[in-house]
Amino acid sequence: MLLSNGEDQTQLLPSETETQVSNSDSVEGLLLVSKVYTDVAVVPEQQNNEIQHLISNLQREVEELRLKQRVVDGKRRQALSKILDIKGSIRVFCRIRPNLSKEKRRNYEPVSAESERVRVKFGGTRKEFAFDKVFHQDTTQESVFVELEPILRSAMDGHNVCVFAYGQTGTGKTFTMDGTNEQLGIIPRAIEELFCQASMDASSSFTFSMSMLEVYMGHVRDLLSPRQSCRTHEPLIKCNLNIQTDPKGLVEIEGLSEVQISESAKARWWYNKGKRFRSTSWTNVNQASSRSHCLTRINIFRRGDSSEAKSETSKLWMVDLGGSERLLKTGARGLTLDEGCAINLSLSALADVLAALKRKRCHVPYRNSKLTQLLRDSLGMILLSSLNCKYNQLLRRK
Ligand SMILES: Nc1ncnc2c1ncn2[C@@H]1O[C@H](COP(=O)(O)OP(=O)(O)OP(=O)(O)O)[C@@H](O)[C@H]1O
Repeated sequence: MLLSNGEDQTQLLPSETETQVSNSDSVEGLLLVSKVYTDVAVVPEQQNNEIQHLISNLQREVEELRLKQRVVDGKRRQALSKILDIKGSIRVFCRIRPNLSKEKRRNYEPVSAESERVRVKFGGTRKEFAFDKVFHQDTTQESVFVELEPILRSAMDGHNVCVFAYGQTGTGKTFTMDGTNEQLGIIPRAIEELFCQASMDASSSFTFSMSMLEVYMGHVRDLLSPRQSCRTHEPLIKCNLNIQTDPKGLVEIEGLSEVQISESAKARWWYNKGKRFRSTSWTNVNQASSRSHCLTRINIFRRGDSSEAKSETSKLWMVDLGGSERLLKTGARGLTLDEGCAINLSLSALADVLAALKRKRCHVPYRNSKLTQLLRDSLGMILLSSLNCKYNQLLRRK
């Protein structure tokens, strides 16, 4: 439709708009209308050329800015890698759980806690432990998560990353990793953050997929499997997935469900579905004690925006480990006792692997447990462990 001037244009307006322009503001109204109905075809040729020129200038500027952003992104990645190298590929944090009102006895209460060390008293002696950072009793879930953000960025930059919570039963591992509806933990926050960072990154495009599994009594169970009956009453063999390592050392789990996640709400839906099938039961120490190690994996597929850019895949593992247990104290019997023993065994295998990695040993005993086999290609790069205070064997003693 071609329109030449404002006066004619008012006849073509919808009736509601006509009413608006017929009042005392009609002159302003007409100006507005003429803008709305202007067709580019009536722009004189000279102006048209100017506009085309402006557009191509802007396109050039956008291209230049993209190039600059790519350079800045490259530098940022290098800087982040350096920072993580300096800080160490394995970082250990301690989170001190507040005493719960229902608890009668105060075990291993910290005598004092500073920003990087904790002194605890037990068995008549005082012991001191050092960490990369200590989160005090009143630390919020958000503050814990903020410490992890560079690690997530590193996962998005193409590194395999593993974050896990380790500690005695009842010390708040599930609270830290999963949280509650009011106080979201690391996993739901990380899911949100990944999508947020992906939407802000103009130089790459990202897609994500998700898997969830548990290591229960030495068997690997798919928590997102459509066969939701993968529970204790099912023969375990059905839920015992095989772990394969390819010649490059990359780990793959045969038959594990992997769901595409296009938005954070969908990811949260799958996560909530998966965690419902995790094995938990009552013990003397924790009413809803995890009886397995629960692993959430997000595969990150990244593609740069230049034509020669290769696509990269990385993994972010978020692991809520089963609690190390003093079997007498938990009052475990029968199956619960067997579960506790299996958890303790695999945790000690994990401690061996971490010790070997930390000391840069040439032999790392990954094969000693399913847990360490699963995390084999993600432990070497960055491992961050969130601990909950009470004594435990991963602490570095001073
Ligand atoms: N920082 C915290 N603030 C408030 N409550 C907490 C905190 N950490 C843990 N809790 C509470 O302590 C109890 C035990 O925590 P949780 O179940 O997370 O322990 P866990 O280490 O995962 O135990 P398990 O190894 O037996 O599964 C829960 O009721 C939880 O809500």
